[in-house]
Amino acid sequence: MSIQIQAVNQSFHGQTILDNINLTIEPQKIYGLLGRNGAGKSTLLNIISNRIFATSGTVTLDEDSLVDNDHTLGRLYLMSEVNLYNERTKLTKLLDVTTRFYGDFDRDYATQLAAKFELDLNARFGKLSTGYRTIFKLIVALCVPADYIFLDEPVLGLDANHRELFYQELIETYSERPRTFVISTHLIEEIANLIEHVFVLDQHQITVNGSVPDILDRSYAITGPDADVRQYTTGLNIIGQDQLGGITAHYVYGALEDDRPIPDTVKIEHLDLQKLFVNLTNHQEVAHVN
Ligand SMILES: Nc1ncnc2c1ncn2[C@@H]1O[C@H](COP(=O)(O)OP(=O)(O)OP(=O)(O)O)[C@@H](O)[C@H]1O
Repeated sequence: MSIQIQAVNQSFHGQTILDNINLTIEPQKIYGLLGRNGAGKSTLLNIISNRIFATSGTVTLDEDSLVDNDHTLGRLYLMSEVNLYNERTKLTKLLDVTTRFYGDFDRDYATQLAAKFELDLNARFGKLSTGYRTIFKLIVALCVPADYIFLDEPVLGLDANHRELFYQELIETYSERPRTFVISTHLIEEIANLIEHVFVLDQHQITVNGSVPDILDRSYAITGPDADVRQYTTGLNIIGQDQLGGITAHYVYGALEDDRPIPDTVKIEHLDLQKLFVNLTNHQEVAHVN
């Protein structure tokens, strides 16, 4: 029971975008898909959802192909920036069509959500502001009976109150009807407490694939006087650094050496997900000392 992405490659006009992507997406879990601008997140989600064909590789759901397979694709839903709706159609009509298409579309919940977000369902899609277009698409995504929901930039254009409301609703609907959500977003701090597992896509490959607590457990900020920090972190996997006056912070991803004495002047803390992501994907030159 899972989505398996195996050896997926994608290139456009001879340029590699995805290079040998292998992932398992399990049922009833909330994932974060993180990557810098242009990393290939939307491309990957589009491949999984059969909106585009991978150059090579396979994507299966419970061992059945997801390529042009209505049966398996019906269990998946991708909400993305792309507008699939006719601008002149009223939202109620769009919900009718969606309900006809997905037999078990939760129309009652859609009506409740519209009220909570103060979205007038009698409006025409084309008359909605950017934020309300997103809200309408989110409502559909939360009400479709799919087992795997992919949310590509789900809070695009939403104000802080509406983002907060969306995160709350996501947690509530997930606890009532557990299903998989894969959330691709740049607002890492906002989803850090929501996601259980994270994928980082960087330089065409998946560079991090693990449970959020495990990953944060392996991520450290080591701060103190420059010479002491350098001495302590020699040989560790330093992914980034900051310097202010004589104080240096080295960011380390991976195990520390237990038997290495920690100077009294040096403080060791865990990184949060955003700080870890920024450093992992920054590719700055780190001045190693030997
Ligand atoms: N249909 C296409 N034809 C040619 N190039 C494409 C196509 N779709 C995507 N690309 C290129 O692939 C790269 C990855 O784009 P993609 O939209 O997947 O990145 P992303 O991680 O979702 O970025 P962002 O966070 O900025 O939305 C970009 O360089 C983009 O220009």
